[in-house]
Amino acid sequence: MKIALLGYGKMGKEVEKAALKRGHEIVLKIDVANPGDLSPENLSGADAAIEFTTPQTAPENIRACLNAGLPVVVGTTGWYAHFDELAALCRQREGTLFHATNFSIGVAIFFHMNRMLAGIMNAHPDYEVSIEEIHHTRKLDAPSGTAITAAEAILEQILRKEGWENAEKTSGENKLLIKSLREGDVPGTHTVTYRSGIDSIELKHTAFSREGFASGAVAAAEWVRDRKGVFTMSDMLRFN
Ligand SMILES: NC(=O)C1=CN([C@@H]2O[C@H](COP(=O)(O)OP(=O)(O)OC[C@H]3O[C@@H](n4cnc5c(N)ncnc54)[C@H](OP(=O)(O)O)[C@@H]3O)[C@@H](O)[C@H]2O)C=CC1
Ligand SMILES: O=C(O)C1=N[C@H](C(=O)O)C[C@H](O)C1
Repeated sequence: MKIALLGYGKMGKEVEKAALKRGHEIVLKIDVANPGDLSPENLSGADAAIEFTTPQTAPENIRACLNAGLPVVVGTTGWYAHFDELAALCRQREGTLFHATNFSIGVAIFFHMNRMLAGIMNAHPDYEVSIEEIHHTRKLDAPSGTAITAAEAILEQILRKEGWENAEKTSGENKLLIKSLREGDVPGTHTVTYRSGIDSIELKHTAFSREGFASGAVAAAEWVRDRKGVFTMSDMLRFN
């Protein structure tokens, strides 16, 4: 496949490695130095774009791909306030948008188990639920996109909680608290904890590197090739 890389930072470089390993070709790289190269003409040379930039940049990049008729796989976090608008554009253009706050297969399994566990814990109000995420110090957004996705699934299941909040800025006890820590070069660690007065239950995912995020994004680009619509990891992996 011919792949356009939108963003050539930590993830863009890791995706390049994973794509070359799978026999793909990188035909376009867009970064802060050359945003003007994101033209319909240049995009027409690719089969799919993989987007890892910043929350501010992602919506415009997604729009450019959809308007050019190019399937786009988006890993950037923090842009989801624009999701409804861009999903509508995708459908209107009969295009392809694959989005995930985390592309690793391990996190997809973690999300699946998180939803199941939350379904069980709704009936156990003695347990207080919370989320902790740890990432490298260069991460721009907090909480992480992964933590927010996990929180949204918990909130759908645990009816005693209404909305999530940053642990440092909490205003109410019915909120699901998310604690964000920034340490060294941690690739991404997420823990969901249920704690009562007598014990605790933890569900934890620890990424050892960025390799799983990159290989998952390349797998998504391969998967969307002949598909039209708006997709995420659960569409590709289909756990029972
Ligand atoms: N879904 C997933 O599995 C994962 C998602 N992420 C998310 O992906 C995003 C990127 O992460 P990461 O690669 O670590 O971050 P980096 O900061 O390393 O990379 C972001 C890149 O985007 C570039 N950029 C900034 N502005 C523009 C612009 N206007 N046009 C084009 N490129 C631009 C930056 O350039 P410059 O460096 O010159 O400023 C940089 O190269 C984050 O939102 C992160 O949360 C990260 C890992 C996994
Ligand atoms: O910025 C990162 O590095 C990561 N961002 C994603 C997130 O916000 O959840 C995914 C992963 O945890 C790494």
